[in-house]
Amino acid sequence: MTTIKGIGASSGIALAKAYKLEMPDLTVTRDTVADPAAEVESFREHKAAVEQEILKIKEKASKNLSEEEAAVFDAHIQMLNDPELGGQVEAKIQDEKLNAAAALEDVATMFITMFSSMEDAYFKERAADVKDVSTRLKAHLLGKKLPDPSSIDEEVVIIANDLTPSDTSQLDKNLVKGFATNIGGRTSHSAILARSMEIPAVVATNTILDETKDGDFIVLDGDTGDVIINPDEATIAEFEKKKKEYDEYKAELKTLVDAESVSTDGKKTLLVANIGSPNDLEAVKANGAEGVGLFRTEFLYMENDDLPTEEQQFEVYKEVLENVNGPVVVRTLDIGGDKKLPALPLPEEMNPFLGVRAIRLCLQRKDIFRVQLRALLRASVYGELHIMFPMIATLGEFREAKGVLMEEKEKLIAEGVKVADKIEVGIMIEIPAAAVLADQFAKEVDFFSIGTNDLIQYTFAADRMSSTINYLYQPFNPAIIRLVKNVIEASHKEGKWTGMCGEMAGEAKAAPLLLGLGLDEFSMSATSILAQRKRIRGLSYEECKTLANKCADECATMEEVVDLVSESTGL
Ligand SMILES: C=C(OP(=O)(O)O)C(=O)O
Ligand SMILES: [Mg+2]
Repeated sequence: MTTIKGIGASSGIALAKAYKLEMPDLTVTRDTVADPAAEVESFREHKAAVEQEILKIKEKASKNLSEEEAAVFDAHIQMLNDPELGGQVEAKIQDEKLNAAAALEDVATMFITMFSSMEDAYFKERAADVKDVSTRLKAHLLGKKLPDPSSIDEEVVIIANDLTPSDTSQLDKNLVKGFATNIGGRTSHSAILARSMEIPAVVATNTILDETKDGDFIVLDGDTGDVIINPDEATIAEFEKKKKEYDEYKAELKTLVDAESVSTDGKKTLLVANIGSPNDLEAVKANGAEGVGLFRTEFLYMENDDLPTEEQQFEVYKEVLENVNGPVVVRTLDIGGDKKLPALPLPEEMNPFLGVRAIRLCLQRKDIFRVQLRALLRASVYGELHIMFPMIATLGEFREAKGVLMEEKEKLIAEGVKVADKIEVGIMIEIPAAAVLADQFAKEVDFFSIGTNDLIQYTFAADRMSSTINYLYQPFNPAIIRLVKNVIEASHKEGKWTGMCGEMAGEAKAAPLLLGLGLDEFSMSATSILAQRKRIRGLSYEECKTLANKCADECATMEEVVDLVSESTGL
């Protein structure tokens, strides 16, 4: 039994077998073979085995896949048996006496380069097929096993170095009971997705991948960050009990689905949800969200190899607006940092979180920005749409972005398309410059939403993805409390409102502080709403106001704030 400590990233208890999601080293050495005919024969045998492997994956995955998705496997088999590809590999083995793996790598690289340089989307997709198939075949030739999450057919805990947001969104939550990773932080996007999917998760364990073997039994606690490999019976019993208690607590929270988010002395707030796609709407309803405070539209752009069209986006925004009872804040494309787009490779930068990200990219690529704005404006008549720009650092950026929005609005109206009369236009406050200058911004925007995930990262100059400096992720540092206070006060002075859509909005200890500072809207993973509502319903606004001001004005450290909140509220 080995215990490893990481950071709890998504609540809940998981008990299941380990499934390691690890890419093996597929480095190929170039060898001369003595018997090319035998090498060709062996290449053909491996090819036949890989075909069987793909057929097996297809069969297993077909339960969860659409016909179109299942067709990808047929395309892979076709590619595997493509006479041109196979023929050139065999010719290389024969003529150059090259080992099969090296011959395959040469030919596949040539095909991938050729297909990816073609304009036609069809050929670009073929490049991806060649890459997938040749990697599988190369692994086979090298005797290495590839990870294959789609073949998971029993309950598992995924063990990985890191999971990308797209890996995470593909997990089947009926079978994946939890995950634990070597790196990451509470606000890395895979952790945020895990919370929205209600998959217990622990990140930043540093060593879990090395210490675990496939099939080891794992228990993990997504609150404490404890992961135990091959626990003894007493520990398993203890975690089973914890899991039962956790499930009972969740059931109790469900009784608050229709309750108001109001303090004991009548101060009303709005508890709304962060979503990444219409798939999250079920959770929005089930958890009694009073609207959507952040729709991260970038996930829409990550799903495909091509950028989503105006029509595709329009359908998605319409679906969300029609199905949410309350305001919906849609954030325009926030790509860059840890969120990459297959359809839009960005140049490598030294510090991607400080580079061409979010609104910066949209203002450089107005062609892409305009498509999204048109889709949003057309959808605006189907609900209560608010549009929000991410990563605004200067008023100039806001004015330019709003200018493009207004141009598209006028164009649509001239085309005879209906657009809602009133659409609020606001900004994320996630860069300290904007938080400090909130009084000036408040004169021009309709609302603010504080993105603490980035605001904390940029205020402390500490990468939100880093597990080694995560002690600097300090939502309760007085520096952050003061910035939040400044933003809320500035908005209220101009008759505007302030929300918060960073992860801090859902933290237990933040409830009294944010309530006391007068935050109007708390936006968080839908699955955090009911717990936060329960806390707010137990707090007095007047008492929280005194507490929050004391924390902002008198405390010097995060520890002092945390202690003061605990003493005053028991949270
Ligand atoms: C909500 C935020 O945006 P994201 O996590 O998508 O960067 C934030 O920065 O707090
Ligand atoms: Mg952000």
